[in-house]
Amino acid sequence: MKKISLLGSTGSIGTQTLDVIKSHPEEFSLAAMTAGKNITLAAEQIALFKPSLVSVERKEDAERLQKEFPNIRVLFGRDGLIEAASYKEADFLMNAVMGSVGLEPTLAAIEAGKDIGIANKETLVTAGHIVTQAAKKHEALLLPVDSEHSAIYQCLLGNRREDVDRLIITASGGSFRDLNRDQLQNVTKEDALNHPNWSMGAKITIDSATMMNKGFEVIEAHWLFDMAYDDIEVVIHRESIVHSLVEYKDKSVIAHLGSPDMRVPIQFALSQPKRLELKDTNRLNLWEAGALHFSKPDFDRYRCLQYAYDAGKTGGTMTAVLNAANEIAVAEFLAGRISFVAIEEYIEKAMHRHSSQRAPDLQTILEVDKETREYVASLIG
Ligand SMILES: NC(=O)C1=CN([C@@H]2O[C@H](COP(=O)(O)OP(=O)(O)OC[C@H]3O[C@@H](n4cnc5c(N)ncnc54)[C@H](OP(=O)(O)O)[C@@H]3O)[C@@H](O)[C@H]2O)C=CC1
Ligand SMILES: CC(=O)[C@@H](O)[C@H](O)COP(=O)(O)O
Ligand SMILES: [Mn+2]
Repeated sequence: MKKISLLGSTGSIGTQTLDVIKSHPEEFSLAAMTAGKNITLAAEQIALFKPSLVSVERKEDAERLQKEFPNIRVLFGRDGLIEAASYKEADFLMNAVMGSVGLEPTLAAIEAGKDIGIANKETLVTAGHIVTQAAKKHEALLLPVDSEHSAIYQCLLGNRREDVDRLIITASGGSFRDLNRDQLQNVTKEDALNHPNWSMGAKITIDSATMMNKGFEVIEAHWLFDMAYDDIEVVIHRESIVHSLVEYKDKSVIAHLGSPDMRVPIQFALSQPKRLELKDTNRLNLWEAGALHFSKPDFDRYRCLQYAYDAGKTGGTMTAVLNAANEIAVAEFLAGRISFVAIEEYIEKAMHRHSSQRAPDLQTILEVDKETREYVASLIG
């Protein structure tokens, strides 16, 4: 029985993780969970899954839940996230919180000897060198949950790392893939949130539309699979059926395919190396799919993808700036205060003014993250 601590239980990945736990009660149980502000859903989840530790974002919500569930411990804020991530009753952390707030809990879990399902890509973008070094030191497994990285992980199984030549990450192109840059000027939040293939949280759906999501995935792949940026390629693939590919020295290319359903990589991260039945999902039907399409991304059209490669290759604190600027700009776009095209403008400004510091420690990363957020927020006013 794997006892799981789940950060971000009320989100898209969080609720799908709970679906997986619920459909395999003989394999998984929920030891701890954290939510943000959605206390109604959190209360339903506590009643159903009975974790013994819970944390939420705000103190007043924690007090309310503690009254409703007097037999469990209810914490809040940063300390609550860290305590839930390193909870002694759990042996596996599923980190499905959104944003770089997931970094410190990830490190706490690694230090406490947990294996980790890492959906929270902002952690690896912000401080990939610290997280991967800590995982190596504490012999913690970092298991990808992002569909592309789970695909690559599976394409690597049974092969020798030194035989790998190139990783190829597929991208749907996002909500605006059929629009040119002029047509992006007046797009709305509602349009941006309408992803063609996946149903996900709001922030990642916007990242997908700007292709910052793909840029983050390139950085994530760099850290998870120890690949040089020049050996990680992005290809636009409208159907999101080929989830990613690995090319080997002999030019064999191994791909991972399946209908778009995040429960597949979530469940595999929890169950690997074995595979469990996945109920109520669509079997891939290639007759119905018909043609699969692939094309080269235009880096001028998708500037965030270029910024991510630039930040990754610069290294040091630059990826923390990329992430923090993006988190603020996307939140402001979702709040209706800036336009869609302004997102990339703020990111470019934040990166332009920053001189990257090499091999930063955690404290430096946290300071750069905070300072960048304040800078972008002050520009927006
Ligand atoms: N959704 C997907 O299919 C995929 C997601 N990912 C990655 O997984 C992560 C989660 O994404 P997704 O599930 O879509 O996001 P959602 O926005 O749907 O969920 C985010 C979760 O984090 C919680 N949360 C947000 N901010 C805080 C905070 N400051 N403190 C504590 N909890 C917080 C939310 O709580 P509440 O809602 O209660 O406020 C919610 O439970 C992201 O890093 C994303 O990039 C990666 C691949 C695919
Ligand atoms: C489901 C998943 O892993 C997302 O990160 C997905 O990749 C988003 O799709 P695109 O970024 O390719 O539009
Ligand atoms: Mn992905």
